[in-house]
Amino acid sequence: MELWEVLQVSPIYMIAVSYFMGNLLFVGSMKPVCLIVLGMAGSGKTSFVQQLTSKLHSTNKPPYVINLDPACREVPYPVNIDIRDTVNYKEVMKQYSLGPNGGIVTSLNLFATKFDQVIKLVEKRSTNTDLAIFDTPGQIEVFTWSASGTIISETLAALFPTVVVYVIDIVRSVSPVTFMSNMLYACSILYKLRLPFIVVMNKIDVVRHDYAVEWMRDFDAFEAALSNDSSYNANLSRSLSLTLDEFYKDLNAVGFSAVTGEGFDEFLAAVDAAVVEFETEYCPEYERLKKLQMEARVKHKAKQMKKFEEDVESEAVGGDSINPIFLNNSNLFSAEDERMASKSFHEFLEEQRKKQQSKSNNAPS
Ligand SMILES: Nc1nc2c(ncn2[C@@H]2O[C@H](COP(=O)(O)OP(=O)(O)OP(=O)(O)O)[C@@H](O)[C@H]2O)c(=O)[nH]1
Repeated sequence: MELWEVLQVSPIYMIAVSYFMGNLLFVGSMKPVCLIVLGMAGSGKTSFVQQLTSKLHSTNKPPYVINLDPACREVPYPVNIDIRDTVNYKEVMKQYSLGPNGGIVTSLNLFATKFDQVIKLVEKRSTNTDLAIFDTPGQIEVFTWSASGTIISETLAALFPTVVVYVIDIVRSVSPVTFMSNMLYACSILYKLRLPFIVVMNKIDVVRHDYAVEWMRDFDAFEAALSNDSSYNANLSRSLSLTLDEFYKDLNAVGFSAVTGEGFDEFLAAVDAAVVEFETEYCPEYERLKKLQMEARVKHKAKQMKKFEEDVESEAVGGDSINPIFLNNSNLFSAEDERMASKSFHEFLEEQRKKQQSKSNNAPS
């Protein structure tokens, strides 16, 4: 490992980065790191979380574990928060007349409405937990493409250093075409969630992951693996491999065995690097987007204020258009009218005075 790489994962680097970012991110890095564990059904997510949890317990750094899979039968590790305690998946299916996938999505949506409580509990554990691990449903799209998945991942990322852990079954990926499908999925999740990303190549106790690392680093090796295949899928995989070159370059991939625990240290090192990436790349981007949003909000407010003022002004102008009516009406009584009115009033008084006088003259003495 080169000095730069060692520095990158060291706490000193984190302090320096935080210092330069000037927004006390180091304080943020004292918070537990949230790992969102995703992967296709059967890739070994639950076994991975189980192995990780038991290793962390044995190193006296117990993680805070959250199960987000409402449909799993049992959770084979000590879990701190279990979605099944809050939402009854079968009842949800019955009440809303849903199938299994709809039931999982709805259960997750219902749980997302209570996610602030989960956040509070994770925050409470900040002082004695380094990692908060979120195990997700096997139907990966339920989390990655649902509103609740977005809410959960964005809320976590706004409050804690958050890393996506994508578990792939390395035994089932030995075919270059299957490997490519898996990588495309990984790529789509990365661009959807836009968070630091670690690919865990699981089950290395059965098949070593070296072949996959070579395919990612060397296009010729991937092409050689496809040399005997001239099908449409193979040709497509070939060109996609070139396209994914940029994606592979920055990809953090580690081999792991959820059965033996091999790869544990490499995985923790990858998490440290991902946290640095979170703080140096995600946070400034998040701050930039937040600033843009604030600016847009202020602009919108100013626009509304201006519109309001214009409305008030036009009403005032409208008022003027009423006032002149009164003014005009008052103009109806011109000086001549007033003179006439005053003259007739004087004439009236004179008449009355004369009448009074003649009455008093005719009166018997
Ligand atoms: N040999 C070997 N088998 C593994 C490993 N990890 C998981 N398995 C096996 O793979 C199968 C699926 O593992 P799970 O942990 O249930 O996979 P999952 O991704 O949680 O599956 P879903 O809950 O359906 O999403 C189980 O039979 C595990 O025993 C591993 O590292 N090595």
